[in-house]
Amino acid sequence: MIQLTSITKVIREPNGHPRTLFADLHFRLGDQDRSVAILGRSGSGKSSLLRLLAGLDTAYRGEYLADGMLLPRSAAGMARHRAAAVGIITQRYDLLPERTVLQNVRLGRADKQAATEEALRSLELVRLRGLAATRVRHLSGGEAQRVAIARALVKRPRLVLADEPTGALDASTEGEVLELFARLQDLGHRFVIATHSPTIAASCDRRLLLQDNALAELP
Ligand SMILES: Nc1ncnc2c1ncn2[C@@H]1O[C@H](COP(=O)(O)OP(=O)(O)OP(=O)(O)O)[C@@H](O)[C@H]1O
Repeated sequence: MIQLTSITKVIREPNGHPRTLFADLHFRLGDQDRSVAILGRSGSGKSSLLRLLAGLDTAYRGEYLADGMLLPRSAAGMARHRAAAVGIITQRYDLLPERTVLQNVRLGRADKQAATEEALRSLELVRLRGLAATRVRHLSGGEAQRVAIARALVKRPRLVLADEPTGALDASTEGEVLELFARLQDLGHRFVIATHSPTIAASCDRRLLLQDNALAELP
């Protein structure tokens, strides 16, 4: 389904020195892979890899293929790919606390009626429809996380990228998020999850370790 081939990425450290983040990195997510965990120590580049998969970063060497087609490197081309196929759950959720749950989920959509219907359907999936009119600042951490998931799902993306999705949650809320992810996988969404959580890693079909600038498959 998606494939990164021979990716090399060099970043500049704050002191101006170049640092190789990825060197000849390969990644493949097949149609049969429901969920893949990306593990690795802090600073190894997990979030950077998700940004690259999301098309938010195009400053790398190598190839990114989706369904066998080479993706365009332009910002507009990657934005189209993202809009058609990718949902992103960011590490800090990036919700607007003074807006309602519904407003956060349908954010930025021009057609109000259709956008509202899609957002409500998405909230239904994460079982938060009842809180649609609630301001986000009144939510618990677990509820806010589900709003972030609903927003990522609003365009029914095949690929969902989740960056440390349960980092701020207690163990039982983490369990609820995992159940939700499993349900969403049954509906056809595929997940790539950057995580430090052994529980999440164990729940995934595959585990990849980001180490020494590349990915290695773990047993
Ligand atoms: N475009 C960039 N320019 C400069 N530095 C960058 C850039 N992108 C990432 N970095 C640096 O690359 C390193 C990897 O960051 P990243 O957030 O991807 O790691 P991570 O594995 O997700 O870490 P954590 O587990 O703590 O979230 C960090 O040192 C970060 O500051």
